[in-house]
Amino acid sequence: MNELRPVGAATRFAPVARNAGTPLTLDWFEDVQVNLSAAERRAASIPTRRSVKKNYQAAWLVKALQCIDLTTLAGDDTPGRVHRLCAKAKRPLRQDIVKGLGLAEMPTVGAVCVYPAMVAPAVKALEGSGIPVASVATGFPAGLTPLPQRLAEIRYAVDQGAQEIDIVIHRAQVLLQDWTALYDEVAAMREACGDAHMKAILATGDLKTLRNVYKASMVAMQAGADFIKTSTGKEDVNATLPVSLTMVRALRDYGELTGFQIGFKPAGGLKTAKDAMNWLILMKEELGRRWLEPDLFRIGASSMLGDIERQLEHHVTGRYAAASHQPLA
Ligand SMILES: O=C[C@H](O)COP(=O)(O)O
Repeated sequence: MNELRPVGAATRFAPVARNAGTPLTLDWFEDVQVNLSAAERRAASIPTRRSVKKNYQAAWLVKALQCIDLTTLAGDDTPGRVHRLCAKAKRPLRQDIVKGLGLAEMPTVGAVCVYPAMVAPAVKALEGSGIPVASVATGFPAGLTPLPQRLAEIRYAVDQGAQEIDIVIHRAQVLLQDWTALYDEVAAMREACGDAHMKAILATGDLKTLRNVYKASMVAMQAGADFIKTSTGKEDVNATLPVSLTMVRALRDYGELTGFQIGFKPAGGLKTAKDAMNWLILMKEELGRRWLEPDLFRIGASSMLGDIERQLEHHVTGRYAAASHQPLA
């Protein structure tokens, strides 16, 4: 039985080098085969690994919290809602829970993720906190506006203060296997991002096959994506474990070929502490401890934080109280 051990307080790693990308190299992915049932079997084995010592779970849940891109992407978003979200991003746990867990300080989330028009209020609300603002862009969620407008949207969000840009790819380019067109667009988006980190949303629920998911991952990384992200949260099927497994294996292959460490962001429909644990285990088993830090792993979620807070509260006050005294460092 795989045993989760404490993952510790945020380890201070050297920041990862920005992905410089490569020329489009079809040889790296064109003939790839992805066995759906093997991916499903492997993914199905992940939740069994959650039967872990209770005394380590609090440390893992705090780690998950630190990797959340706390998100609001609704048509009725207002500056007021964004301010409230940012207040939660800065103080995601009640003080008594923080104290009960023995944490030296209040942990914070990985980033706050909003629409471009909400970047300025988010930047203002997060001033001095060190929490970056991520903005979706490029005609999120469908990505079907003309390219000049999509690039202008990236520049607008960066100009407003976004440090991370979550772009969406043009799914038809994957479905038509037009890798050159996909590469050129994503490379142009990367250039428009300037110094902002770029996460490429593949919208895997629209891509039909895991083979397409692998290939699109590879092209996005070759075009310079710093992160690959599963979904917008608006597709019929969003983050799943088989899709995530396929993406992290592409990410590992790209890393072996180029030396660049690329981040991974599952997003869409992830709501529970159990979801968080499943994805943390996937990252640790497939890529190693290094991919449990917010510079290489994020969970995009609008409604997961509440469940993590509830579970941590149980550790402090409820049936897991004894476990909470385990050191987190
Ligand atoms: O990027 C983040 C997703 O849009 C969040 O999706 P969700 O609302 O299902 O958590």
